[in-house]
Amino acid sequence: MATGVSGSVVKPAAVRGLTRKFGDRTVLGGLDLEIEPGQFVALLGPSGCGKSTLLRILADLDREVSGDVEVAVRRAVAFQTPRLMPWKRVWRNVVLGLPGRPDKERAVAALAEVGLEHRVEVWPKVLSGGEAQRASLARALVREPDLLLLDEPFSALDALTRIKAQQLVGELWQRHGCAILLVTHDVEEALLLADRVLVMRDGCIGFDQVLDLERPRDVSDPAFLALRAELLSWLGVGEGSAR
Ligand SMILES: Nc1ncnc2c1ncn2[C@@H]1O[C@H](COP(=O)(O)OP(=O)(O)OP(=O)(O)O)[C@@H](O)[C@H]1O
Repeated sequence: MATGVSGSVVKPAAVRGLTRKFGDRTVLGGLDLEIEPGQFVALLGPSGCGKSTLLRILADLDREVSGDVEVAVRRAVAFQTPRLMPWKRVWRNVVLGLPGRPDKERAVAALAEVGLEHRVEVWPKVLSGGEAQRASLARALVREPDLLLLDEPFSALDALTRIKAQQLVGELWQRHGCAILLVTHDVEEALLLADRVLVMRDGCIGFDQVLDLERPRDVSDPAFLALRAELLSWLGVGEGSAR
């Protein structure tokens, strides 16, 4: 096994032959993946196929693997739940874990970027679900990552908040230029946001396509609809079936 971090980043992530077993069960079976600098990659796949497992490995939260894993030193993660420390004010959460003295100015700038300049001093429990998730994004971005790992960050949000959060992530990505790996269950979300869509199957990447769709994406564009149908069929959901 070789895991490592690349200081001078050529690829934000380069994975070769990655295998992860839990007991007798092989969840990742020799997976290969390279992510290009600045690329927005969406990762789809049926529940339990190993998406979060892959993301945790890229985040260096799991090293019980075989294969080669090289990931940019500067990476950050935002999870499905915001995971803010309830005993620290929002701004302190944003810069938590950064080296040196807590830099309030930096935290305030990051919070302003996600529209939370009015929430700098409050405790996390005061935040709405959408605000907490934005604070979690600010905490990730303040690290100026080369690779931002997002594990279903919108799935717990109501429909309207979710649309706003998706737009925000799209804007932040364009501004920061970091590569993003977004784990999602939502085919439309993947097609609205990503440059490239992956579908996991049998412990590997089964479908891997760079999207040739103009931005902003048009959900009524025939090319968008064709890709949507193709992805749904990869996910075992036929067109016209209830989602
Ligand atoms: N720490 C663990 N110990 C044992 N099994 C685990 C562990 N973590 C994950 N698994 C198993 O690995 C498989 C893949 O889990 P993972 O969470 O990566 O799937 P997923 O594709 O992200 O699923 P979902 O879309 O439902 O979140 C599942 O069968 C899960 O039960």
